[in-house]
Amino acid sequence: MTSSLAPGGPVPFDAVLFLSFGGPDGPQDVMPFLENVTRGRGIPRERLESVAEHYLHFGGVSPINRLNLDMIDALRADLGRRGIDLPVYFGNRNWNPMVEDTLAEMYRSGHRRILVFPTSAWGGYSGCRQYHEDIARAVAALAEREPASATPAGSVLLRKLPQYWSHPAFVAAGADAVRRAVDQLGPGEVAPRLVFTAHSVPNSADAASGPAADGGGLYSRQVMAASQAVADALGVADFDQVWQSRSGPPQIPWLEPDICDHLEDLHAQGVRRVVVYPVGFISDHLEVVWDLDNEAADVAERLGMDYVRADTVGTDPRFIEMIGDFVETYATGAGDLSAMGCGDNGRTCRERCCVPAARPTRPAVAQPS
Ligand SMILES: CC1=C(CCC(=O)O)c2cc3nc(cc4[nH]c(cc5[nH]c(cc1n2)c(C)c5CCC(=O)O)c(CCC(=O)O)c4C)C(CCC(=O)O)=C3C
Ligand SMILES: [Fe+2]
Repeated sequence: MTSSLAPGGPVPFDAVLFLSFGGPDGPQDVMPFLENVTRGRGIPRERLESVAEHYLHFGGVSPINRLNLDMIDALRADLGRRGIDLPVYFGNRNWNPMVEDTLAEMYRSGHRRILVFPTSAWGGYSGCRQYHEDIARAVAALAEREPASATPAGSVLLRKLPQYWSHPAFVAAGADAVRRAVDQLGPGEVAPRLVFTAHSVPNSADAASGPAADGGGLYSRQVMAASQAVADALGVADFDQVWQSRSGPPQIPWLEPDICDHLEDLHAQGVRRVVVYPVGFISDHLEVVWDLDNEAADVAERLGMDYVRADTVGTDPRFIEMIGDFVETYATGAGDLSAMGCGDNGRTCRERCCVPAARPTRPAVAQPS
């Protein structure tokens, strides 16, 4: 490398990093994984122990790693069909392969300009800013391991690709998943109630995302807009938005209602047939299979309701093609750098995205008095 790499400039990229949450690969991984996830964020010990049991129920193996590798294989095939010769690497926030290790491996293989695809579609802290933080942490760790990466001549550029919660491919793939679930439920006198779920977050975290002028709530507004778009694609006028997988101490408010409480409410209203679509996730990982296929399904069964959970988008060819389109567009250094979620080396989320709304905005230049 001879020239310095100024973030934000039009540079061609030479590799893709598929960046995800991570999950355990065996019983011995479960507690260390959960400790990495919560990193002292005040999740009660009992909650961690009960979440550990969910993982242990599946032999301590989260499906998330296999599902990510399936998506990566599909993406490689898609890039191959386009004649795009960029290798795709896999790294995670909370478990092996850790993003710090993956980036070091990429660097040693000569990669300096890396497009990062995050497995979250959303804005907000957990969905967007935390992935920027992962990138920043990996770049900092690289500077320790490979000091040349901290010099202008050897510097790396990791560019996070945009959020895709409103992308037509995400919406179309979701609508088809709901159609399949409705078919699986079979014919009935009344159409099933359509219920969308996404991961709950503390109300305070939701309030802190997005521009203060809009009142924050970026994550919950995006989730509701995505659900609305899927419902519109299906021609469904009435649907519900609910949340799942809350944790934290009970006295701290999180986005509600929870899916299980909501099924009770629907039953009380006389609803007997439900299709649940986990719009908040892109693969059928543990939060989906435990909280929806076990807990919520048990509630529905106890209440005598017909219940089908729709597939997440996963390897739907349109969804994989969307990732391929992002790579094709951004690989040359083109692509909209102001798109929400997009940013270099973990640095560029703006107040309109996942920067806390409460943060006071200061004029860039001191005002004359
Ligand atoms: C918005 C959001 C997404 C969607 C965006 C995205 O996809 O990134 C998401 C995804 C996921 N969440 C996952 C698992 C967990 N999330 C936890 C904890 C938390 N999630 C939160 C939010 C989100 N989480 C929050 C505010 C917490 C509280 C504590 C903290 O801020 O850390 C905990 C700790 C125990 C517990 O509290 O339940 C676990 C085990 C898995 C992997 C599943 C598998 O292994 O297959 C995935 C994909
Ligand atoms: Fe952001």
